Amino acid sequence: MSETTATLYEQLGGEAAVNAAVDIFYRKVLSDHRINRFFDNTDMDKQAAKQKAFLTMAFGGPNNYSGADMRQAHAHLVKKLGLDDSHFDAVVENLATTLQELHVPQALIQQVAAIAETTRNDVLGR
Ligand code: HEM
Repeated sequence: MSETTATLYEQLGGEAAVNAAVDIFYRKVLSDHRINRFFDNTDMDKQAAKQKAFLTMAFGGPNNYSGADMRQAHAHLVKKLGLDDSHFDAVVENLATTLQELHVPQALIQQVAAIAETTRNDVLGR
């Protein structure tokens, strides 16, 4: 193996880290009254793949990020439920807290938050 620098996704622990974070993260989101109404019509049991896609993306992993898909996936939430910056901030906060509980170093958490930021305008449809 060559000594290349590990990607953020790898530094966080790769797929195992994503799996560990999925349950904690979504439990937090669903119990957060600032944002849980957005998930009222979402079948969370069927969400595993989407949750993994979310976190792999946030971790800078191998998923192909598509701004168009993020825009499309959240458009109805913006239009019908008024999804805005405050809700986006709450999701990022829950993500950071999840990673803190998993003892991820603060410097890596900041990198994750920065990647999440890159999706903000697409998620919020602007
Ligand atoms: C870091 C920013 C975000 C990322 C990376 C992200 C990622 C995703 C992904 C990958 C999907 C699945 C798309 C699909 O395959 O259909 C999704 C759907 C969804 N997201 Fe997000 N999201 C973000 C922010 C938010 C925020 C701020 C909210 C609301 C507070 C939200 C609520 C939802 C809901 C309700 C769905 C639809 C679930 C369903 O199909 O019922 N997301 N998101």
